[in-house]
Amino acid sequence: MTIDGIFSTSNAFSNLSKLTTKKMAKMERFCKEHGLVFENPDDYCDPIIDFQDDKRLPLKLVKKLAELNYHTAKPIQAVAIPIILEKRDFVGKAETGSGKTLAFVIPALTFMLNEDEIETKSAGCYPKVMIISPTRELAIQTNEVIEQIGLFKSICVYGGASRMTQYSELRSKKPPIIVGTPGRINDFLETGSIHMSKCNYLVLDEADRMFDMGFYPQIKKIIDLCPGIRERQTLLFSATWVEKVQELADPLLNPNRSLVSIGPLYGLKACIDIKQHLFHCREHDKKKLLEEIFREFDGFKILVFTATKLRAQSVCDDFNDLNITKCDYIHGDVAQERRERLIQDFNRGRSMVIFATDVASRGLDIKEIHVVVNYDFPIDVETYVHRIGRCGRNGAKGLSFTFITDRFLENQYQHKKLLKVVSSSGNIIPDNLQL
Ligand SMILES: Nc1ncnc2c1ncn2[C@@H]1O[C@H](COP(=O)(O)OP(=O)(O)OP(=O)(O)O)[C@@H](O)[C@H]1O
Repeated sequence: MTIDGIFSTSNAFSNLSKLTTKKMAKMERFCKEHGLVFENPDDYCDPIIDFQDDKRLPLKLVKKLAELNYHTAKPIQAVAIPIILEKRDFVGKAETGSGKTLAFVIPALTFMLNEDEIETKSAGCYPKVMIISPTRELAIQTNEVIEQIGLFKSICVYGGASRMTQYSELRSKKPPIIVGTPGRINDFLETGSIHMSKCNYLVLDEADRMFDMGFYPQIKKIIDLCPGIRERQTLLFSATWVEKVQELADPLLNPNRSLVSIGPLYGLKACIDIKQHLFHCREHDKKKLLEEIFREFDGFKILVFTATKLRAQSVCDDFNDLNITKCDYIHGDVAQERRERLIQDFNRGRSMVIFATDVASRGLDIKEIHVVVNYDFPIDVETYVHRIGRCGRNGAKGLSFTFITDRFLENQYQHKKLLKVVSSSGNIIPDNLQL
């Protein structure tokens, strides 16, 4: 569409009336350069480039961002922040490790700083902002980002940790921001420890996962307690997004919602900084292959995904017996305290090899993971994209190795999808895996 064409299609919600021709051209160039796709080009905005030069962001926030070394906006932040600041609902799809967290945290803090006063005198806990994550570790991580910026109180509520401690924190701090996992949030809603009537900023991080059958009813319960669709802002983010999920999401979103993606709106795309390797092998070859990887990448951080909890534990034990490198494992049945300690150790480089189930596949931003291994192929290619996305984050280079057995190849649909994802980011498909 030409610039003139875009102007002629502007609608009541459009930002276009505010954009000069020069700014429109700048936006078109920006989209081209970063592979940004707007479902509706009427949503074009004036992108944020440098945080400190942008008058839309409060000085207090910009200073904090600079202290934390955040100076230039990542492409998804550049467009998500201005659109969200226009009070629009937003769906943002951008590759793993591309900075989606700050894309929803910065506008939340901006709104709160622009408010006259944050009410803390009410009897109960009435958050203004709620961020829902599918896993405990991701919720903790997002809460840490907010705490690091440090402008407002936030509390993280999640299962596996003391309900009493979280409850007393909610009572005493009455935080304006709550980050949490669906189950524990619902627990606190049911007991009246959290009230949603003032929550007009709701984020579903890893939104496609949130619409899985298991999570959907819990999410729906939370949303039903929020102010109505026109009063609240609902923001959805993920690295993977399909049309079917958008159909589930639409009833929860204002009709003027904006959908922006880096890369195709609904297609699957892995981060291009990850070099992906596929190995066609037999089940009993896997240990030998992994041993080779451990020897080759000795001293690097490696994350190995398995299909089940038992397997994470047993393969980890087998490798500890081999004494090549010290390994740990994490899965849903590991005590929460230990899970948190392990992630911390992995982050700090005290642990270098972790076996994990998909409890670690989404959102975790662990420093310097160099290699991801799919010892077992995950349930679908979306999960594959998230798993390998634990490396190659924020511009770093990463490597992934995926073991593929004949059993996976029986599923032609997933096989085809995988080959498309791998080849579209310039990686080579071995002959024995070609369709
Ligand atoms: N503007 C910025 N400048 C510098 N670093 C940034 C900026 N924004 C984010 N980062 C860093 O990029 C890394 C990845 O960000 P983040 O975890 O938000 O990615 P993500 O897109 O949510 O990934 P995933 O899809 O895996 O959840 C983090 O370490 C974060 O600190």
